[in-house]
Amino acid sequence: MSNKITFIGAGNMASAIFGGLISSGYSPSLITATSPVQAELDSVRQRFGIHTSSDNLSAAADADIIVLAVKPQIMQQVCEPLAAVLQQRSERPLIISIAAGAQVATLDHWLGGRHAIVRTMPNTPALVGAGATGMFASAEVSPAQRAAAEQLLGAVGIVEWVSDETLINAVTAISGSGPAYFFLFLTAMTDAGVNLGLPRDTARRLALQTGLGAAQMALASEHSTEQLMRNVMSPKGTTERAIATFEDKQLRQIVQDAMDACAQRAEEMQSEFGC
Ligand SMILES: NC(=O)C1=CN([C@@H]2O[C@H](COP(=O)(O)OP(=O)(O)OC[C@H]3O[C@@H](n4cnc5c(N)ncnc54)[C@H](OP(=O)(O)O)[C@@H]3O)[C@@H](O)[C@H]2O)C=CC1
Ligand SMILES: O=C(O)[C@@H]1CCC=N1
Repeated sequence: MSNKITFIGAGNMASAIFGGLISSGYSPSLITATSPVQAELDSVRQRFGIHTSSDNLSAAADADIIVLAVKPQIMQQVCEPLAAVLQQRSERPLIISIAAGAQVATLDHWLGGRHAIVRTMPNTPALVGAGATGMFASAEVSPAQRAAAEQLLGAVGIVEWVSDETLINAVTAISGSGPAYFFLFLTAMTDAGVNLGLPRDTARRLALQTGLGAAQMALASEHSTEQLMRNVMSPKGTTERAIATFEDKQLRQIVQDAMDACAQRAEEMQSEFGC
């Protein structure tokens, strides 16, 4: 892929994607990121060697792909000025949104209409090539544009298409926000290990490697994660006691409640920010 890609917004998620893209071999000279904050532009230029600009309109003028990577609450004020630039172009760029709670029809309206838009929900492990992205394509997206979007996000992790746009909120609840759940769990495991007497560094390394190992093992296995859990639980052994504690305290219901709250928030954001 040798598309010129402009990221509108150069924050956490955008830099995770273009950082991962560059690590996968994509040329930094094909990437531009914009931000109103000069310090942020200096930082990403130094770290990644990409082009930077504080002018969204000129950065969007000749891009093949425009990635909308600003917060949902400012999406409207960022998109509306872009409409004039995009409407003038003979060849329309592919628009990729990564914003939570921003619907394709609303983005299209703000951008002046009739755009090919892929709405995605990536996650920050994209930075290390281990991202997970859910994607939905609007009717205007051509097969070639669909392939280009898949190639872009596929360079930084796995990609799963959903056929119904509302499912993007479910993707947000599982993988968009999901890294934070695992970071919480890893922090809690590390703290508990320290409380049991381990040095913090040792507890951290053991917790992280265990998380990595469990995920890698599950990906390589033909068994369900439920079965893999049972395989660790020797009868009357230590794991059985730990899992019984999680089950007594309703961990599964806690996870369901948290993910329901996450998806609900994504829906609320659609009306709160007019998205
Ligand atoms: N963080 C995550 O894990 C994930 C985030 N997302 C989505 O990604 C989007 C960005 O989130 P995130 O990266 O966390 O947020 P950040 O605040 O880190 O990034 C947004 C960036 O946009 C910049 N910005 C503000 N105004 C403009 C403007 N007018 N033109 C160009 N850039 C502008 C901000 O600058 P300033 O610092 O001055 O505000 C900031 O650098 C959101 O829509 C979010 O829903 C999706 C999946 C996961
Ligand atoms: O918390 C958020 O709103 C964003 C979207 C998914 C992850 N971070």
